[in-house]
Amino acid sequence: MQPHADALEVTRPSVVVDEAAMTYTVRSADAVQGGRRASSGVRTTVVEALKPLTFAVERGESVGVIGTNGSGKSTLMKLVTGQLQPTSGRVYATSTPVMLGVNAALVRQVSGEDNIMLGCLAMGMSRRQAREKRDAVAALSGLDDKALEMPLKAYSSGMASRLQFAIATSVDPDILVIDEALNTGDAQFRARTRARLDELREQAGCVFLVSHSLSTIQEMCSRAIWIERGVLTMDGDPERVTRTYRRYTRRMSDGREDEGRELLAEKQAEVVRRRIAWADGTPPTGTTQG
Ligand SMILES: Nc1ncnc2c1ncn2[C@@H]1O[C@H](COP(=O)(O)OP(=O)(O)OP(=O)(O)O)[C@@H](O)[C@H]1O
Repeated sequence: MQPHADALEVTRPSVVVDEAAMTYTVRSADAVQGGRRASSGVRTTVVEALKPLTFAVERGESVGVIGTNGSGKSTLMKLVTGQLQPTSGRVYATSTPVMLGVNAALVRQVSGEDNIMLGCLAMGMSRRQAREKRDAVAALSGLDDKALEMPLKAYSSGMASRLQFAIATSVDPDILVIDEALNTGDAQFRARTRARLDELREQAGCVFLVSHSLSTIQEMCSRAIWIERGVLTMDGDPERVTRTYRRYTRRMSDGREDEGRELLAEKQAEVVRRRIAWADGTPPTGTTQG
């Protein structure tokens, strides 16, 4: 049985997820068999991607989000950024989150230099502001002038993600969501990335980092959330959460699935159900709601 719903007092929240759940309804045509449809009509599949979950992220936190493929991480991040509305529950954010994903728009045909300008303009800067930001973006990307003159299609994936990260963080976003974009960087870039993330956090923002790289989570995050099969499984110290997650994935990949499921059930049962209690009784003004 679920433990009693304790109050979760939120004082300086950046993001609050309050009993939010997400179910996708997928409609697909039935498979064609022998040149004819197996049966007429459309099949509907319901995918319960996220079961109701509650947590709050305060200003200054960097939260790593882990879980096996298809566990619900990206869905959760889409709820946080407002790209998706939860099917039940609410998501609150104190400002519009900026999503930095592997597919964020960079134009392959034009130079890195032009991408900096286009990216800054796309994020709402004026031409002058974009020109002023240019040097900081170039420095953070670690790309030299020769590289910045080349078209993006000549970049390695690591170079492209460095540039993408530098452009996306140039606006000093309050809430930054990074989906897997940092795993290709080399050691030097990781050190700069870490410094930049710390800077953003110090400006009272918060950062979410979705990654399959547990060392990246340990290195960059002050907190880790493990989502498995759409269920909030652990939430806390990155070292502890990643260690347990590693034990789980090892059991599953070694074929010890019963033991894996046992560990999962044990951890999920330990998660105390929380009820959001706003410090002032209501969500702070200026929060966006999904
Ligand atoms: N647009 C969609 N329509 C239907 N089902 C979806 C959709 N997007 C995701 N899902 C399903 O929701 C579940 C969670 O997917 P999600 O992409 O959130 O997982 P993830 O943890 O980010 O996975 P990965 O690590 O592989 O990127 C999966 O079962 C997936 O098939």
